[in-house]
Amino acid sequence: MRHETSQLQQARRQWLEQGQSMAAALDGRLAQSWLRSSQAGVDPQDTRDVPDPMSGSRLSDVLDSNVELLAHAKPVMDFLYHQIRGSRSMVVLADAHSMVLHTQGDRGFLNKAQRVALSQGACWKENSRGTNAIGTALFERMPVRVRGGEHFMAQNAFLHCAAAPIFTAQGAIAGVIDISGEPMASHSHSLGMANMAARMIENSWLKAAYPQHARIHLHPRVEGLGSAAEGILIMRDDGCLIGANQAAMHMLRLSSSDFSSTILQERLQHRLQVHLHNRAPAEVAALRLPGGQRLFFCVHSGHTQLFAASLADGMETPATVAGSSTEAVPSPAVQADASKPQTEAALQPADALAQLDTGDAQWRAVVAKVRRIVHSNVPLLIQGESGTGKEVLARAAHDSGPRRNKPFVAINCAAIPESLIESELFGYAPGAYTGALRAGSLGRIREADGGTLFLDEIGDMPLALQTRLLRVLQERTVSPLGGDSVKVDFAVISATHCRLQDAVAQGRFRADLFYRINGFNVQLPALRERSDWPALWQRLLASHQAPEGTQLAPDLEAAMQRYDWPGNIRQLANTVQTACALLQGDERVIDWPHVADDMRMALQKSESHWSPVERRYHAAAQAQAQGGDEDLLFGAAASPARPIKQQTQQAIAAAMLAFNGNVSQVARQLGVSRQTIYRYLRPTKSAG
Ligand SMILES: Nc1ncnc2c1ncn2[C@@H]1O[C@H](COP(=O)(O)OP(=O)(O)OP(=O)(O)O)[C@@H](O)[C@H]1O
Repeated sequence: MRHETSQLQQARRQWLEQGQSMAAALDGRLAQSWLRSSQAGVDPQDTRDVPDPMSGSRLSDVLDSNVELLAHAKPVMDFLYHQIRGSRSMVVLADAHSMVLHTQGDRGFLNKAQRVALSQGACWKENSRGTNAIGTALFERMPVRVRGGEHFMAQNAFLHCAAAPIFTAQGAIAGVIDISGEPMASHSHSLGMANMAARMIENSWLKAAYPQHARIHLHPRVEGLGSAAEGILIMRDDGCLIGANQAAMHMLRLSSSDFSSTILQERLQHRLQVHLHNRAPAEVAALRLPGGQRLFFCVHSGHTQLFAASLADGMETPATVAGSSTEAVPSPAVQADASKPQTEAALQPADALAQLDTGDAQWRAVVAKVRRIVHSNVPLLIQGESGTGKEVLARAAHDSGPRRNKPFVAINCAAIPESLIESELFGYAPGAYTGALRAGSLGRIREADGGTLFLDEIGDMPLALQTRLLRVLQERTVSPLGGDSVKVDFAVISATHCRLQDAVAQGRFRADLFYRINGFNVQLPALRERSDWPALWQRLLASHQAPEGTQLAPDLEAAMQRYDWPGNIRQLANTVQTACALLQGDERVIDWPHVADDMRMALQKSESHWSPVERRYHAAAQAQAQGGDEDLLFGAAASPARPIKQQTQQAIAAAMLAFNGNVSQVARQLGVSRQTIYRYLRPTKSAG
């Protein structure tokens, strides 16, 4: 290393003094970059202070236009920084124009880096800062490492950097992620780490950007599915490719001209619809590319109507898929749907699932989706905030399916102490250990035999247990402590309040287990997103035996309708329960005195925390309700059953339409910053 450094220094001296080429001392790509830097007029010996980084509203504008990149990059940067913490290094995210958007690093090193403006708002374009990892990786469109004296400008020679570009779903450059540190901190893995981080950002972004579309995950090895190296393709309803990550582009030799023109089924030479038919989108199958390469893949059908549409086309569902180990499990319910058109009422039997439909469109869609799979063995994953009714839905799915007369066994995966996991879940043979029951114990999993195993809070399951559970799910056998393995048969429903994809990306959740439990997933809306608040309220009143004709005082009702309900239906149910208990004698109106103190404070506080734009919206909506002039910006119909934040969001979206998507104009009209507008336009996080 010292030898290399002195060689480089000597070459640099000869280059400066005698104009000799650097080609012998530098890797070919870097030598080219030096040539470009020199031709661009960058002064290698420049010792002047670098220009101040961009700040204020100009920086805000750049950050605004990279909102999505930042959102998907930040968790990955946290993860990456965690790996290099304390090694006098930093992680840098820059946009497609080499502008630094975000940095994360050791304080001492961040200060040092700031002296050469390796900080937020600074530009590291190759043609102004000479050869450097950020600018050169963006120019080359590939990962680049630039160590010490390989930097064109002498002032940057204290840096050792590795950067990898981040691509959009259509193969354009979105930005770059870089690891920079002192020479001591630099090691051969940093380029690989930066590259992996770029892939993780792309994958997270790609999956979030197309929730409605079918996604095909590919890898030459089955274990590669779910890893940062997997290929991902996005398919439109008509089978056309509309997005891909870099890994998939390399595997299938795709170019940007393939987007919106390539029919994936033809390119892969495989009937993909079969897998969409198959109701088990995460089941792994294999295909062979025309060149002979074998790829393993699984299909996630997204929220697309593809599945229903192709059934309506009358396509056959084969029992097995050529070249794959996947067995299609035709659902009796689905076959009935496909064979004859039915009215909506006929498709909604009065089963336990139907009981849950209280009129909200999002919830109704969830129920309809779940109904499609209750007759198959496809593992269901239910995601949603705490208290949104995940367990209630799981029970209803069980009660509406063929296993309804068998046990429903719920396990809270986060609550079992490590020391009890083994015996609690897997059971033990008679006399397996001192203190064990003489008759032994079946264990929770065997208790579910024939029925449904509900794995609640699966995202919080310890890693050791994940490995054991995966084996049980794969082999469908349980090995009790001190006993022989026993076959078990059960349907699996899992639930979590966190984003399992993130947990997988952060290494907290096994990717293979994720694919195993995520046969079909539904996202439950938060209560604040539901429009059936009054119906739910009535139902809860009835379940708490409130006297006939019990009503809500209008003022309290208005406050409740505007409230955010962070505890969702659980919090609403508790409120109803308390109110019913506090109603006295022949009282028939629930009012503020019937509300617990903490709840009353929360209801009142939520109004005092309205933002200025929410207050403006509320005033405009009230004026509108009283027959006053309708404010142009708040043209969206007022919907008092929704929380104020959502109503404001809706109105801002309407304003965006009115102003042809011009954020600056909307912001000006409302008298708020563009960032405020972006904040309201961002989809509300409903999980985790
Ligand atoms: N549709 C509904 N009608 C009446 N009560 C409901 C409904 N959905 C949920 N609840 C009530 O809300 C509470 C929370 O429901 P549940 O336990 O299913 O939520 P969860 O999402 O599983 O919560 P957590 O994530 O905290 O486990 C329960 O008391 C349940 O009875």
